[in-house]
Amino acid sequence: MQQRLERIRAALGREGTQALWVSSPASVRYLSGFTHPEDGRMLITPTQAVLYTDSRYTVQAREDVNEGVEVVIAAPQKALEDAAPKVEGMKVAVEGTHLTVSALEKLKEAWKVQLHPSEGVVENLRLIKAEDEVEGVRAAQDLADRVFAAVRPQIKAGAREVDVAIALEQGLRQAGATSAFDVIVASGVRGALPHGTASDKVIEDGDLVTVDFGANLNGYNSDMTRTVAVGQPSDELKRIYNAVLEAEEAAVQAIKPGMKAGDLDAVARDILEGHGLGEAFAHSLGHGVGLVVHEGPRLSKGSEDVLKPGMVITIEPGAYVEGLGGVRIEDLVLVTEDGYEVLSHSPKEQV
Ligand SMILES: CSCC[C@H](N)C(=O)N[C@@H](C)C(=O)N[C@@H](C)C(=O)O
Repeated sequence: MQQRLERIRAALGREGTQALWVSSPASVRYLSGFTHPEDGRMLITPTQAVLYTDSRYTVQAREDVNEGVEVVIAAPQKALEDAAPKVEGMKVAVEGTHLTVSALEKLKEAWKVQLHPSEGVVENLRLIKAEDEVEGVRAAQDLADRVFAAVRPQIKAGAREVDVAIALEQGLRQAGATSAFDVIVASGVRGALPHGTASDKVIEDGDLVTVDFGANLNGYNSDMTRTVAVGQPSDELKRIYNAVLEAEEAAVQAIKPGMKAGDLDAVARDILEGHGLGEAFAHSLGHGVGLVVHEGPRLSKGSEDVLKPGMVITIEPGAYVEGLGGVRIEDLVLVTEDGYEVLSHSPKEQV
């Protein structure tokens, strides 16, 4: 953990700043260990790392924080006043993509220092997961796999999409996790909605049902999609399903450290284009997963991000046809020194 702080200080030095005000919850958690980071802020200077939170968390914060992090219990305005002398004369980086306009105004008012909107200082460190972080994601995914296996028999004609979502959410809660995001259950024509959160639509015979969900366990997330056939889908739906499966498996098998994420996206995109489904693949191939469900690297068309060992990514091509339905198949994958390890183990349908 001390190493994380040292690496942040080195990154700040490279951009010519001396301190960082951390306001994004994932980064507060990453740098401090605090388990309620939405109610915390951090200040990192060359000699101090301070977690500010309020009196609701006096006990929790002291229990949670990593070695080398000092806890100061103070309401938000008092926290800024406490930090003012600590940053005097410094150029202070703030998280440009997270700090709200009003929070920035309050900092300016309280500190009278030069503020620098910085991008990705902490996010860049979070790209490569430490071993304990990989284990965190793996545990979340193992749990999600077990919950999916238990709920799979309920995905049948006559059930409502929302019943499937509730069963998944309940399974996650009972196993000590929460839902990483609103569960997506999109059946029949609703399958054409890439993010069709579960509705009260009744699943019908012949539907393909896209189920996309994740567990959040101890702060770390999983993310997986399976498309399930109920009864006998039409030949066209089967054709689309098999094209997406082919693209997904080819992209997973192509994962290598050192490759550009854009080239991996092209593996899946080329296959789907070959099946006449290029336009139907309406999003990117995938993304990094960790303390946040969508984090770097970006696996999108033309992405220059380079895959490195320790990255946890999703591979999730899809095809969506308005008025007909859709398919997405998603695995969670660890990039390793010599290739990859698939972390999601739920079986895929053969249709
Ligand atoms: C709201 S979290 C949804 C998680 C889901 N598994 C997911 O990642 N869906 C993708 C289609 C997605 O949203 N991809 C993003 C990165 C994109 O293509 O911009």
